[in-house]
This record gives sequence, structure tokens and C-alpha cells, in this order.
Amino acid sequence: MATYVQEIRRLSWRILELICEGLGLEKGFFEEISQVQFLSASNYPACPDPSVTLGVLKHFDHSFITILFQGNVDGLQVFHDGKWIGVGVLPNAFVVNIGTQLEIMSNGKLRSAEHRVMTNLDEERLTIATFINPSPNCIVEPAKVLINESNPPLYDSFMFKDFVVSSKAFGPYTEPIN
Ligand SMILES: O=C(O)CCC(=O)C(=O)O
Ligand SMILES: [Fe+2]
Repeated sequence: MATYVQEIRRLSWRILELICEGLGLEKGFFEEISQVQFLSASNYPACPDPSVTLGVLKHFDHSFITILFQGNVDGLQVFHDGKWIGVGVLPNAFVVNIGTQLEIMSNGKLRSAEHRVMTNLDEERLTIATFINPSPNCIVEPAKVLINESNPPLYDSFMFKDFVVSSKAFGPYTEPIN
């Protein structure tokens, strides 16, 4: 497990580095502010009637990015153009989800996808989601270099821990374990 956590951290930093370059932000923009990593492992048992039970209700992740390992069993759906669309599974692949905090920092250039999890009639599903979150004291706001006269900020600025408390995004705020 420790190796998994370390490797996911390396992968996520690499992805954030590439996103940083793609957005035209200064090198290392996310380095200091994205040191908090939460891991959530879920087990979705087979369900006698998937039409009446969801695995996870629709939501946005409040991370910068989420790296999802979903094994070989389908279930994740994203909302796109007014429809729920199955993400599907690829062997040995991770799903990389953009969270709301990256949407804000990119001033809406990158959009966070609303998603939910379906249950399966005869297959159990195991997933591991790793959320790369802003540090509690990180000021989340549209990156200054992306703001100009024709691109005004689309989001307000806030401290991430205040957002966590006021939105109850993760339940009561707790200090991260280092
Ligand atoms: O288990 C999954 O497929 C996704 C879980 C998820 O969306 C979440 O934990 O935020
Ligand atoms: Fe999610």
C-alpha cells in the first residue's frame, strides 16, 4: 500500500506539472499547494436491482485532481451534454478526474466533471480513489496569469480550509495526517 501511495503521488505530481505547462502557469505552480493526498477505497457489492440503487450519488470532487483505480469492473458515469455516460474500463489504466479546485485555479479552462457510480447486478466492484487536494491554507483562486481584461476571474478567492468547513465537503474539517 505504501508503494501504491508513493507511486500515485509521483504520478499525480507529473500530471499536475503537465497541466501547469498546458495552462501556461509558472513551473512548480502546484508543487507546494498540492501536498495533501486523501485515499478512499470503496467496495460496491453486487446489487439485486441496480435500477434502484446507486453506488455513489452524483457529485463533483473537491480536489485538484483525483486518480481512480477501478480494476476491471465498470460503474463510473459522467454527466455530459445532459446525459450520463459510462466511462468504461481499460486494463491497467487510471481515470484522472479534474476536481473543482483545479477548475477554479484554471479560471474555468478545465472543467470538473460531475459523476456518479452505478451498481452492478452480479459483479462486486473495488476502487481506490486518491484525491490530490489543496493544502488547508492554500488560497484557491483563478491563477493571476490567466486573468486579464478579456478574461475576468470567474470565481471568488477563498482559503481551502474555509471552503471545506463552509461547504461541509468532507464532513467536519480534520487536520491531515503527515
Ligand atoms: O468508486 C468510484 O468509481 C468513484 C468514487 C468517487 O467518485 C469518489 O470517491 O469521489
Ligand atoms: Fe468522485
